[in-house]
Amino acid sequence: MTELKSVIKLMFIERKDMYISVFFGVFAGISTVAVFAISGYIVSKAALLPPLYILTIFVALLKLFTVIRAFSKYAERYYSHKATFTILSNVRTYFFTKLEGLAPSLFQRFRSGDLLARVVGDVESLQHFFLRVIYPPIVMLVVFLTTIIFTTLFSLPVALVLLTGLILTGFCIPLIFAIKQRGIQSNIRQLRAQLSTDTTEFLYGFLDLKLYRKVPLKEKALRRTSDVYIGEQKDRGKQEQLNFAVNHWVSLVTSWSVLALGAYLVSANELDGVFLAMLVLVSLTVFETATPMTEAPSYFEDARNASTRLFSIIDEAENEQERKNKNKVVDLQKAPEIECANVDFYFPGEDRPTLANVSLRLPSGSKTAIVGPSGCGKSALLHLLLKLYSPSSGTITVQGQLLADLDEDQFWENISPVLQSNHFFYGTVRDNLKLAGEHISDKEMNEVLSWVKLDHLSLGATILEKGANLSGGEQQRLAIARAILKKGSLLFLDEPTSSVDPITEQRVMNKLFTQAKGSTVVLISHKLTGLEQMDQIIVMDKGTIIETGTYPELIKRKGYFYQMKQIEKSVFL
Ligand SMILES: Nc1ncnc2c1ncn2[C@@H]1O[C@H](COP(=O)(O)OP(=O)(O)OP(=O)(O)O)[C@@H](O)[C@H]1O
Repeated sequence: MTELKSVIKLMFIERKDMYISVFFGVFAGISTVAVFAISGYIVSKAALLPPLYILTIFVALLKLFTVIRAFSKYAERYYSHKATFTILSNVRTYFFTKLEGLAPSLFQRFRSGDLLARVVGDVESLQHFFLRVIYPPIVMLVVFLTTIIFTTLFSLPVALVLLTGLILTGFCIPLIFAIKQRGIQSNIRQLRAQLSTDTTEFLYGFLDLKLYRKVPLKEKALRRTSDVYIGEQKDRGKQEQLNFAVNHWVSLVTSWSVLALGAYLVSANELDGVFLAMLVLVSLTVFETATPMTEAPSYFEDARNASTRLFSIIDEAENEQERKNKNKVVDLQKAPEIECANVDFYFPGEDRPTLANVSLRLPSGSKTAIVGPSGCGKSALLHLLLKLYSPSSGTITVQGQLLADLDEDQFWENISPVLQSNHFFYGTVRDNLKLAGEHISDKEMNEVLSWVKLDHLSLGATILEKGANLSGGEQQRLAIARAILKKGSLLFLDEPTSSVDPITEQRVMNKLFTQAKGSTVVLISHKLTGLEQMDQIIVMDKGTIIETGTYPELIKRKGYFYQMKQIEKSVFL
């Protein structure tokens, strides 16, 4: 139950509807029993030809309870569903807020299909927790106890038979099935997550699988997982049906026992015969409230597993959030100065340092290039400067303030990023550019599109998911356009034109630098041409900085940068 503590807490945030639905549920249950009790009594009493007014009173009572029953059932359905949707919305909001705190290291820890299964499937499973797990036993208990107390007024032995039926159908049988259900439920959740993960990967990598002719192999594996999943679902269905059948059988045996016992008590003159039909009908009706208990074990297990999976992410998010919940602000209207001092960095779960003892200074309004062989840690350093990761040791300061203490939203508000891979959403060119700011006019957007040589794209043109209908170079230029429109005082560029032809690249970069005049710019580049205009060049190798200086200084030094430049020249000559 500890796994469900957090769900219960969320459930009780808005409890009014829950209480009202339980109230009406109890009322509906009791009035159903009353309707059948009165009917049974009228049938028997009528046979004894009583005065008409007695029958009239009971018929009126019967009608009254029928109306109360109909109204209570409606109110119970209305409020229980309202409560369910409120709980669902609270769980969803809570989960998403926590999840946000885990970005960007989320995909380091979870595969996207698994995340999707948690975000959609697990969250939705929790909506049943109140309606199918908490609500039925409460209503059943109150209705049964009221009925049993009412029955004791006529016969204690009959009341005891009903109590035995309650214990069996309400507790013992569901408990036995809950224990049996445990293994199955946990497998179903895991298999569903695996199926979601495999399907997502299959779709993402479809083209490569097709080209490498591995589609049938993957399909086979997917079908295997799917078959096992379907098999487990069938087992679950069988268990539920068996539970239902056993429960129903026990309730019928109880009613027959009431009839047999009642008949014996009547013949022994210990019970007035006029009440026998009433007691039998009461026993038949009261078990209706125990019927939802047949589903409760599987819903309980489902909610328990979903909660464990969801809150295991959230526990991590809570630690992360603590780290991120800093609210210092610095004035970033003017391009800031950034300094790194003795920064080490390990990716989560990695023993190998990605950055070691990195110290650098990016003066306000300066233009810095970071170069070095592939895998030397350039992007990792940029991610630290972007506050997407935190240094494992050492400090990064912005205008003298620790980056770790800065309010993320305010910091990111002032950054124009072009990363190695940029996401484009399904929509229009305009929609994707408006990510930089809702207020940006069409005129401004068209102007920037022409700067990055994308004048052939109209603002209303459709962009497919992940920019699938744009070439690699077009995607990069659209990302640059978005960054220019954002007008951040910090410009972080990670190989922004690696897929663009040299002539267009030169034009785009010139425009970009003209626009970024006054901003603090960091440019990661594999190409060493055009770096003459940078204020400083940082050369990295194996996670450390090995050279720093201006272009002429580094050439004069004849060190690593100079050698790279010679190699580049010989390759392109
Ligand atoms: N998410 C990650 N988890 C663990 N290690 C990672 C992760 N991302 C990158 N690395 C490793 O960190 C090192 C530095 O990677 P980084 O992307 O910073 O290199 P880079 O210099 O930008 O390379 P490139 O020029 O090829 O983009 C690499 O050895 C890489 O394998």
